[in-house]
Amino acid sequence: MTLAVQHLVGGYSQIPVLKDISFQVEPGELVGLIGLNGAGKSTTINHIIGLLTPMKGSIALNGVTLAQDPQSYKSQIAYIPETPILYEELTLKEHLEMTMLAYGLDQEQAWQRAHDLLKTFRLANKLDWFPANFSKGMKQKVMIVCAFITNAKLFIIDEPFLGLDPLAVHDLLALIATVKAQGAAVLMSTHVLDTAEKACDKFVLLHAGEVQTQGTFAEIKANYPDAGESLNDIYLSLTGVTRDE
Ligand SMILES: Nc1ncnc2c1ncn2[C@@H]1O[C@H](COP(=O)(O)OP(=O)(O)OP(=O)(O)O)[C@@H](O)[C@H]1O
Repeated sequence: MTLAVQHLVGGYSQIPVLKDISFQVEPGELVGLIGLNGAGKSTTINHIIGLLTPMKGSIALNGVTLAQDPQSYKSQIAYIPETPILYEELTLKEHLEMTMLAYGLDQEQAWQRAHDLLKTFRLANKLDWFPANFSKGMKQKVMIVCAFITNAKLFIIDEPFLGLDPLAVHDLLALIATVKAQGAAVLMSTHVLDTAEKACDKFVLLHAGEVQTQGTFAEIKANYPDAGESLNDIYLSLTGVTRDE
């Protein structure tokens, strides 16, 4: 699955927050979407998942836009929001059943996957629990399990690292590696740059609604030879240059 964002201008109520954004996520790639608070990461994600409509430019999955085939477009995406969105009146089991129905999954296969994932994320004995009984991290894990039981070809993960314990971060990265090996594309927004530097194949650095730079870590480092050794250093150096804009 290739996600292609081309010359995207977008935002809210005709305010163009994003100004001519272009990047691709190829099959088997994990791309890190990096940027300061307000840079436009969530706005970009909201356009990709179809909550916002491009004012100009296009977003396509293997060449097909949301407008061309909404059902196929949406069924190929699994989205894990930064703030878990759960239904207070549904149990964990019912959330999984709802996901299986929404994505038209084979129940037997999906439950097999679900049981493995529930065990990994230590939720196996909580199938009858309601969201009110879960901690923030546990709610995030429910969203992760729901996303990874699907056959999505594009995973969009909004800031996964801040609410998860180190074991869960490790397990999530292993899951991402598995879906990448199966040809899925993964776009992840994060502020945790040391983890991103190790995990991501490529980076898109957003600043004030524009792509400041993009590429592999080696490419970005080569473009900014004096900016530092780590992604964190380079990022701080780049944002320092533009701090007053
Ligand atoms: N619902 C909204 N209506 C109008 N403007 C918005 C809305 N949500 C965000 N914005 C504006 O869009 C710009 C980009 O915000 P966005 O949420 O995409 O940033 P972000 O990079 O995800 O930041 P953060 O790291 O804080 O999550 C900001 O200037 C913000 O004020």
